[in-house]
Amino acid sequence: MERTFLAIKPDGVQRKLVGEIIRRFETKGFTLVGLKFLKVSRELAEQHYDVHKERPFFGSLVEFITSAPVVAMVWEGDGVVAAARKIIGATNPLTAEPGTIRGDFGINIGRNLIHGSDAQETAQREIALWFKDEELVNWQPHLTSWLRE
Ligand SMILES: Nc1ncnc2c1ncn2[C@@H]1O[C@H](COP(=O)(O)OP(=O)(O)OP(=O)(O)O)[C@@H](O)[C@H]1O
Repeated sequence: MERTFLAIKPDGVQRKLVGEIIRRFETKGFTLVGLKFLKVSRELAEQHYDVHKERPFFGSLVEFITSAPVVAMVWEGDGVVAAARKIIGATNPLTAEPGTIRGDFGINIGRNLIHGSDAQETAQREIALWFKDEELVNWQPHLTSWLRE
């Protein structure tokens, strides 16, 4: 079953949007299999954003992501990687479609509320970086047969 890594960034936590954001993935029909609330270390932040290390905003991105707690999550379901990116919306909240998380709640690219893996390979790398195997729960929600054929 496909899995993705999502993290509610410090702005989402500070703005008390954790419940609202989680609700969107739950009601869509995806299954939560991992969840933790943590203050991110500089080492983890730099590893997570390694692909951006040459970009001018890398320093401020690492500062921001380590500045206050985040909610790290793993979600499971058919097509969850691409679907979660759609639910999240475009990187810049100002141009993100209304109805998406960033489109509904943000106005600034450096404060875009949530991270979502951009591909299945990235999801695997990020899940392994943020979670130990034993922190992920394998379970079948009772409503599965009402969600999919
Ligand atoms: N021009 C920029 N100025 C400031 N921050 C930026 C800029 N571009 C990207 N970022 C920050 O870096 C993060 C990673 O950028 P990326 O291009 O991977 O966007 P994304 O895949 O939509 O976001 P994420 O990886 O957080 O889900 C963005 O979410 C944003 O917080």
